[in-house]
Amino acid sequence: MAETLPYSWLVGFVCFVLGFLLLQLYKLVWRADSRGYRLPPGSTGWPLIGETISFFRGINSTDQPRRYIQERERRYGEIFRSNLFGRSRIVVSVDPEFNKHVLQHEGRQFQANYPKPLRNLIGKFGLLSVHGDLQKKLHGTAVNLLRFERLSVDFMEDIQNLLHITLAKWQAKRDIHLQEECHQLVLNLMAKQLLDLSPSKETEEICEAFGHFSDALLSVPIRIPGTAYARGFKAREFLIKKIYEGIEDRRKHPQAVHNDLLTKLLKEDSLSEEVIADFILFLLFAGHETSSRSMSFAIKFLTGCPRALEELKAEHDALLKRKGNQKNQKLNWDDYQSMKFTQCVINETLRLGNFGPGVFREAKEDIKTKGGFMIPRGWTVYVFLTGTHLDNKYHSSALTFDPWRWQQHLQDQELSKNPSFMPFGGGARLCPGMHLAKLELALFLHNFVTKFRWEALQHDKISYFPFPRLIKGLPIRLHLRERLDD
Ligand code: HEM
Repeated sequence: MAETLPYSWLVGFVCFVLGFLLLQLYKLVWRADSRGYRLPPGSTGWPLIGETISFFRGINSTDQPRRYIQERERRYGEIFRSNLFGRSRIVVSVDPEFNKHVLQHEGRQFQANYPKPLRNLIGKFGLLSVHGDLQKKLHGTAVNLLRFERLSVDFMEDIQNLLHITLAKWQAKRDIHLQEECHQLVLNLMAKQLLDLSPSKETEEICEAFGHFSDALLSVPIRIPGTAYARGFKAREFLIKKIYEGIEDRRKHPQAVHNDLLTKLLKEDSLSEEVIADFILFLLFAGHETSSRSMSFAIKFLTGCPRALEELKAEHDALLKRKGNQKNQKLNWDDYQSMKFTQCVINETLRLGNFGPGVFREAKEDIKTKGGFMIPRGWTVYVFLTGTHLDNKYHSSALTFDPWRWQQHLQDQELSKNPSFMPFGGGARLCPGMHLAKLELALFLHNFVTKFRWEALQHDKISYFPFPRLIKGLPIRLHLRERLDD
């Protein structure tokens, strides 16, 4: 022991010196990177991992998801420098006006810049991988396919048919994990809308592959056999193959009627099959997890706020009564537009749920910010939408579910001008699926609250890590409402 002590001291000392030198070197490189600019204030955290762990630990805290932001905001302000997600040259912004500016200047001062592992999976033509003219063209195609007026014709019927079938299955099961069930429901919806696939063995296989694909997007990006990331690439190959089969089938049998987005895309002669395949896969990805989470979160929030649930039920019961109170009565576009309180519930669910937590941009030129700081060209700006949506400064009692706060601001145009509420992003990449997502959620809520009463089987909590989810998956027991006043 007496002999080993000096040796272990020596090893400890060498490690300490090496660690210290590495830290200094890292700081030097980091500073040199700034090219002498007056950078926004902030801190680098640990070498390599930077502040990533503090960031995730912060947003994972159920009662204080803004903790990481709050601490930095107090020290540095709403725009600060950090070292996150393996990026040492990153600025985080929770400043609503600056966020709006960043989003509105896409393609000019800024450009989408998502992590490479994600871009590899969504493919080189996945919308978040493309820039410039191709992005404009594909974005325009998506907007056109999913625009407001088209939804009433192309989507309402399918969504309601699938909801009626699915809710009948839930009724038979009685005890369900709502998050998982909504996941499956939206996958079936997307399979129908994109590829005209009805629930079947093939759809199940597609759904399973898509599950692996989504998991890979959230996994550690190490591509060796057996890892979630590697499984994601296999799933991608399978899904792309299925889309190609769909394309071939439509080309071989042009007389067959398919009311889906793939058929509509094939009519746009200027898009190659490779682009179409990545485009469809990206829509599946972008429209799935976000929409399905919004459904289970809405039910979670309503369960915890009986007054809001009563008001929502009253709106939908009245609607059903106006329509003659028939079972599985289909709603039309006017019915949808008449759901005023439902729109408040949807906005509040989007604000608290943060299904698109933030967006990545790269500065294409040096950008001046408040206080005379400079974000150098090539740096990443992380527009952290969650940080603004949960900020008491912009939304009083921000962690409380309060749908009534939206009653004054229902007009969409007024909402779209509000930079402290941007659940669908903004500017040239404003989510083209926003109207579809809201329609799906409204129709889901209508069917769910008019058909069921329910009780939570366990207390559940929200985690925003790595993406918003309910930790226990929202286990509930369903009871059929025999009559509307039930
Ligand atoms: C609650 C539901 C949804 C939320 C919160 C949401 C959120 C977002 C956000 C924040 C962006 C901007 C990304 C950026 O600027 O970098 C985006 C983009 C996009 N979303 Fe959604 N989304 C939802 C549903 C959908 C649906 C249902 C679809 C389509 C089926 C869809 C398709 C897209 C596409 C294609 C883009 C890329 C646009 C581009 O880069 O040009 N989204 N979404």
